[in-house]
Amino acid sequence: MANTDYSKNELMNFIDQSPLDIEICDVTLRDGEQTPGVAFTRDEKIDLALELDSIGVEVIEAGFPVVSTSEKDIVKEISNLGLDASICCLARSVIDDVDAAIDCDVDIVSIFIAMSDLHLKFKYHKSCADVFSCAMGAIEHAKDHGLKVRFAAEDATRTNIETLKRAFLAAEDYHVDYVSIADTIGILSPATTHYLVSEIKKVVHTPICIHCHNDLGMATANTLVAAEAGAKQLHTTINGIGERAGNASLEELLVALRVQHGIETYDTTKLNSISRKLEEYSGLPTAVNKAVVGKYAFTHESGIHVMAILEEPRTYELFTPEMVGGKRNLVVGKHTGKKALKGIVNDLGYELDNDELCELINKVKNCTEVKKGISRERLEEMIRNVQSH
Ligand SMILES: CC(=O)SCCNC(=O)CCNC(=O)[C@H](O)C(C)(C)COP(=O)(O)OP(=O)(O)OC[C@H]1O[C@@H](n2cnc3c(N)ncnc32)[C@H](O)[C@@H]1OP(=O)(O)O
Ligand SMILES: O=C(O)CCC(=O)C(=O)O
Repeated sequence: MANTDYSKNELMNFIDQSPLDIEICDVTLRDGEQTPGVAFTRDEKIDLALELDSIGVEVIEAGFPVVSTSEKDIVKEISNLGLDASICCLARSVIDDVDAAIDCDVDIVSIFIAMSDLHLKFKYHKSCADVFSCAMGAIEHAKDHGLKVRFAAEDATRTNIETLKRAFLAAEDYHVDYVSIADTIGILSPATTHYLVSEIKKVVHTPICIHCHNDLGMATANTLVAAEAGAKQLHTTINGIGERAGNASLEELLVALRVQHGIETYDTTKLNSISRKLEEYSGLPTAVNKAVVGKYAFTHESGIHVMAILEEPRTYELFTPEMVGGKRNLVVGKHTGKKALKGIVNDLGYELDNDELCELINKVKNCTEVKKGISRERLEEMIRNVQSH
């Protein structure tokens, strides 16, 4: 049966692409919480973890246990909720951090280290060999305690590529379960993401993770391209929150995976409600034009669009509001046309003849010259007004 929830990008049929082998690791509770001013409560973190699990996210990064005692307690509590998702937490390349992860009963510990010249010189004041040996020590310790390990190269995208390959290969000798390419400062483009993941994949046989930041507004696109180049684990945050300009957004990525690759394993109908919760818990309003979950993602005013939508919404909507738990909203304003207005008026339960409709559209156009947008109540008042003439 033809799919009616969304238009699949048929151009993908012309691209030589094997089916994607991916999983999502949502990092809202860790990198998302690093957004300035954001600190989730225990209840909020648990609620978000439950929601992420119900969407079908495979891995939830629950926090960074050494940050505080309560952070550690919450990570441990989330680990023991019995979720389907695997629970992961962050650790520096420090034995105490790994011990904290072990105490939290997580499935996966993400042990990170930066090996770029800038970070070695200005952050650690150490040689690459020194920090690297700290990382391998921490990995060995975690593995000895039965944890799955992600070895994350922070600032990987400004690290010499040969150094990166050597580090990942050495980590592979310790049987790490994932290696992570972190685009910590968001420098990647789709082309360079594809190149970097492909280069790493030529030599490293451990599943690759991609962790993209949004400094150039390309985090979601880069994450998708990384998956197309063979990355397994894709990092996201709800509403794309995270350090500075944020991370790849969960809702954008899940819908892109569906439209571009037909991946329908995630329950996208929950995306709007999780997004609203995130707004409330973080105190960060989402831009009205944010893809998928923005207030205007399914709001239409232009006459030519609305007249077509009234007949078939797919004319101007890539996917249905229902697919992502949203709602369509047809509004009147400066750009309203007669056919659109007639449809909206009828939907409100009114019938106007042609003269009344012409009078109403003139009123709408005049009114929006001075005041942007017309509320539903105001519109109904205007309809009754033209009817009474
Ligand atoms: C790219 C990322 O997102 S990385 C994660 C960023 N997240 C955070 O920073 C979480 C919030 N941070 C915190 O609460 C604190 O910084 C803590 C608890 C992590 C550490 O606190 P403190 O003990 O007070 O250390 P402080 O923050 O002053 O310095 C960090 C230390 O960790 C070291 N460090 C940083 N990253 C790493 C690493 N990957 N591996 C080993 N050591 C590291 C630094 O070099 C510094 O060491 P130094 O004390 O010998 O100079
Ligand atoms: O790659 C990872 O798993 C995490 C690294 C990270 O948070 C970053 O560098 O921004």
